[in-house]
Order: sequence, then structure tokens, then C-alpha cells
Amino acid sequence: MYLPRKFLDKMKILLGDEFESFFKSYDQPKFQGLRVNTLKISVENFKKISPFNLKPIPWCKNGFYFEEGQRPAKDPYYHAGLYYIQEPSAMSAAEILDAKPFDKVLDLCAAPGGKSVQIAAGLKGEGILVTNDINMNRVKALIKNMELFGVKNAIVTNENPKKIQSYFQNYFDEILVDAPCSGEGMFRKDPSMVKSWEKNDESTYVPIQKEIMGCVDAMLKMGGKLIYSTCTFSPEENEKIIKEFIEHHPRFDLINIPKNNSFSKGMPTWVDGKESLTYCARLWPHKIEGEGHFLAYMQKDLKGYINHPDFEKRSNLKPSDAFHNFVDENLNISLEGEFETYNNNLYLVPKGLPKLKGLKVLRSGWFLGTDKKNRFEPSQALAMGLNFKDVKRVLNFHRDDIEVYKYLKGETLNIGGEKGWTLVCVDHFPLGWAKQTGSMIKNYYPPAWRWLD
Ligand SMILES: C[S@@+](CC[C@H](N)C(=O)[O-])C[C@H]1O[C@@H](n2cnc3c(N)ncnc32)[C@H](O)[C@@H]1O
Repeated sequence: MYLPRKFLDKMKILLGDEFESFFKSYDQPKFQGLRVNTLKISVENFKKISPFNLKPIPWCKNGFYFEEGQRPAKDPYYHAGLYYIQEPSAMSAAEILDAKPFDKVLDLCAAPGGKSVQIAAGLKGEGILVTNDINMNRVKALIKNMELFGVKNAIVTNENPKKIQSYFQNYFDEILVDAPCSGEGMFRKDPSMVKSWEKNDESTYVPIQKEIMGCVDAMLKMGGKLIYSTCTFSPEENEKIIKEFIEHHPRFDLINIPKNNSFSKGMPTWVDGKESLTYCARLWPHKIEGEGHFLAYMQKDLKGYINHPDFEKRSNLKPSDAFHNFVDENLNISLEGEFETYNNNLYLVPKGLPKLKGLKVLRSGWFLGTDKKNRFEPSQALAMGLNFKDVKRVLNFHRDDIEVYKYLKGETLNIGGEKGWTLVCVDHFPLGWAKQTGSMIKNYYPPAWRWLD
């Protein structure tokens, strides 16, 4: 494949003897992976029903390679949110961050959300994930992914990190900065990245990376953990950013990422930096089955620990009668907690969230549905966050049933049954809502999510 001369010359100097095998890796096929979404199904159970040949990815417990020619994005199980399709080396950052239930986590450059979905799986629905991206178009994909994968405790924002900083002082247990970068590790996966690199190399991204990293200290709790990751090889965007960050933020220390056959050490000599930069990790395409990544894992010290500030109590809104009627008529569970409405849209908000007035918040927890003149219309996010047992009327299809495809294409189904809201499922995993009229099923699958041939 075509690679820019300037890139090759630079890599030759950096890699020396290793350059030839690095260069040859571009003639190998790209590696493709999927990560089982444990918010919906365990790895063990997914393996029992998986239509794909799976091979474990060594650095990600829920990650698997699938074979060339298989098309997991074209499968009803994908529409049920059972797995996220992701470049294998990109699975390393959230795996190392290892968020646990009840943690408060910030994913600052999050769209389209691969790492956020992985963090959310670690939170198991408990705690808070603030997931942000500055690019509105990309945030749309982020919202869809939070909904498709059944993430109920995410606050989705579309902001400059500087603004977020003023709302969340000393708040997060973990922060992930998956920085915008020159994308040298994406050339094999997406050759159009070569053109983009020729226009914007590291000199475009370094100032942005520095600015983003300049915001994290104030938001991270004492003792909190930070991951900086990129999918590029340039030392200026990797070791050098970390070297300068630690010089300016002496409360942060690098944590050693254990090295093995997959993770190689960071390269202090490339940036005239301290030996501790070897604690960073590099995933190289000529050494692993993946496209390449850089990771730096850091912790803020505990000196001068101050308690997490008490946030002003948020006004606890009482949902409408229409919502309560919907729950009584259609669900086998009650939905309780802190509610909020924006433009008649009702949200169940995760506990412990500060007031976010003035921040561009596009999702504030679990979007349940919309109040429409004395009736409540459930959202797609509600369907995707429920278990089939939570709903009174369920229409379940097998993965091979033609009706699954008809439903996903938005067609009306000629199936009779008890009138009312019905959860359509594939092998008992929710796909979305439909309304049974008595003789047919009116399709409520969102047009933007529909199956395209
Ligand atoms: C490498 S991508 C993120 C991929 C994502 N973490 C995932 O796993 O799906 C970097 C993202 O940073 C966003 N970005 C660029 N500049 C930013 C800024 N100043 N603040 C926040 N996000 C920014 C881009 O829009 C892009 O979506």
C-alpha cells in the first residue's frame, strides 16, 4: 500500500533494524475484532450462540478476532447490542483502566464510543460515566452506541474539555483521554487516513493534545487514575506529551503497564525523557495482531487528600401520570430513582451527579421516553436497557426467522396478539418496540437504526 515518504523516513530512523518488519506488516491483512458486551450477555453464553469463529485477543478478556469474510455488523445480534466491533489494539486502553461498579469515570474524547461502551461494561450499571466529544456529528454516533449497548448511567456531553472542567472538580476516579491524533496506526485499516495524515500530521494534533491534557488534573480525584492513548506512532504525540504533562503536573506518576509479547515499552530515548517513560506501552503492528496503539497509565498522588465536595441536591422531579400508567400497563418492574425532563423527554439520572446547568448535555442517564399529550411513548433506549422479563408483552424471534429482518427493516408484521406496547426480541435480547393492534404489529424501530441491504 502507498505510504508517505516522510512517514517512512521517520520510522526508519526511529525503528532501525526493526523497520523492515514494521514496513512489511502493511502488506498483511488488517485484524478485526469484536468485544462481547457483558451488559447484555456473558462471554460464556455468547460463545454458545456466536455465529462467528472467534479467537481470543490476548490483552482483552472479552475481545475476540473474527475471520475475514464474516460480517458481524450485518447480524441481528449486533442490532441487539451483544457485541461492539472494534480494532483489537483499541481494546487495550479501557481494559487497563479497569473501571469498577460505583466508579465515576470521564471519557473525554469518546466518539463513536468504543471505549465508553467497554468502560460502561466495567461499571455494570452502577456509578457514572461522563462521555464527551467536541464534534457534534460524532456525538450522534456516541449517543446511538450508548443506547444500542444498553448503557443506562452515561451522561453524554458535547463540549470543550475546558468547560467540563469547571463542573467536575476533584470528581472522577478515572479519566480516559483517547486523544485525537495523526492516526498512523490506522493506515492499514483505513487507507484514507494516509491522505488525512498528509494534510494534518503531528504538528496539527500536538497543541490539541496538550490543551486536552491540561484539563484533566482539576477533574481527577486524589489517587485517581488517568489513561492517555493514541493510535499513532509519533513520539511527539506520545512519550513527549506524557513527559511534559508529568513535568507540569508533579502529582502524577506513571504506573508501569506490564510488558509481554503484546505490549512493548515506551521509548524515552526518542524524546530525551526519563527512564520511567518505559512504563508506557506501545502496541506495534509488526509484533501483535492489531493495528497499533500507545498507552500511558498514570495516578495522581494522595497527598493533601480532600473529600469529594457535596453537591447541591438536584431537584427531584416527579414523572407524569402518563409515565406511571405506561409502567403499570407494560412493565413488570418499577423504575425508581432521580428523574429529570428536557423538552418532555424523561431521564432516570445516575446518583451523585452535580448540577450541569449551562453544559451541553445530550443524554442525562437512561432516556426513558417522551410525554406526548396524556400518553407516554417509550424510547428505543428504554427497550435496549430492559431485560425481556421486565416487559409484559414480548414478541420473541429466533435469529434465523425472516420476521427479525422484516422488523429491523421497519416493516409492519402481520401477527396478531394482545393489544399494547410489545418488546420485540431476538433470542430474548431486545431489539426495540412495536405496538400490537390486535391483528398486526406496528413497527417502532427507529428509522435511523434500520437494517439496510
Ligand atoms: C481517537 S478518537 C476517539 C475514539 C473513541 N475513544 C472510541 O473509542 O470510539 C478522538 C476523538 O476526539 C475528538 N476530539 C477532537 N478534539 C477534541 C477536543 N478538543 N476535545 C474533546 N474531543 C476532541 C474527535 O472528535 C474524536 O472523536
